[in-house]
Amino acid sequence: MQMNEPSAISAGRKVGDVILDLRNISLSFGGVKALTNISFDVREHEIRAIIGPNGAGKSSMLNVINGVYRPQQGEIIYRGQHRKNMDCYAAAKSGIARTFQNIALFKGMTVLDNIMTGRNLKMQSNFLLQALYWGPARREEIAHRRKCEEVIDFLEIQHIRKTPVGRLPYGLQKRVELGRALAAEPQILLLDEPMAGMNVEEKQDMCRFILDVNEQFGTTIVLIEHDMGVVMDISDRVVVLDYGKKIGDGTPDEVRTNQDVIDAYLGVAH
Ligand SMILES: Nc1ncnc2c1ncn2[C@@H]1O[C@H](COP(=O)(O)OP(=O)(O)OP(=O)(O)O)[C@@H](O)[C@H]1O
Repeated sequence: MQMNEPSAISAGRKVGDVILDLRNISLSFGGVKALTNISFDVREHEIRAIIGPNGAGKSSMLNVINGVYRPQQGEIIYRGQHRKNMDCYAAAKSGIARTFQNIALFKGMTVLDNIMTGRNLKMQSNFLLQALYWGPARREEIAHRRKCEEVIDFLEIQHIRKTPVGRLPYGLQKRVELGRALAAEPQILLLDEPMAGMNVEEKQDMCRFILDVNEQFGTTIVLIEHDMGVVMDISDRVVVLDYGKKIGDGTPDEVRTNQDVIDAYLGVAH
């Protein structure tokens, strides 16, 4: 992520080839089938939404993508590599970052320190050098802090950089969580209900930041969101889940007119 220099695609966003391909994914918890034979793909630089009623399997799908859950069946192809499942650490190391439905920040730590935790996997120097804050460790920490300050500028949260996160209103905490994910310079950003619980103004701000991240840095975004207006406005393609099954997949216009999707949202029994 080049915060100060123009990115290679900043002049215009181009959706690329498939970067992530999920094939026939099934996941159960005991007798509960969370996902049944789900297939869909994600193209580089696109904004891909996952929608569906409560309990449809959306969060489970994100957890499969970043290796928190291991599906019993199916295959995941990430950047051309075939896997039965992802591994959490490897996923993070290979450029998949995420935010959570319920904010997962260190409430007593400042905004800057929370965002710094997003750079942990990029730190090279060993524990002893870091503890002594000496030589390469010192130079490294300065470089990481600089990157975090760039994220802070980008998200327009300079005024709260030294504030403990627990003292911030909810909408700003969500923005800090986005900042921590951005600090990892992800290729794919997984956002689990980034606008949940926000007022209209906070939602507009968050929408703008998501679009800016996508446009300026070319970050591929997979997001779960309940606000249909937002989803239809900002997504390139939408996959729709219901009771763990895929019932729709296409552009916002295609999904909007899909009868199965309309029925699922209106609660029509088949
Ligand atoms: N760790 C788990 N253990 C047991 N069951 C689980 C677990 N995680 C998810 N489930 C079940 O899997 C199903 C899908 O849940 P999931 O949270 O993925 O749905 P969702 O679409 O994200 O719902 P929501 O919109 O309410 O967040 C639900 O029946 C849920 O109870």
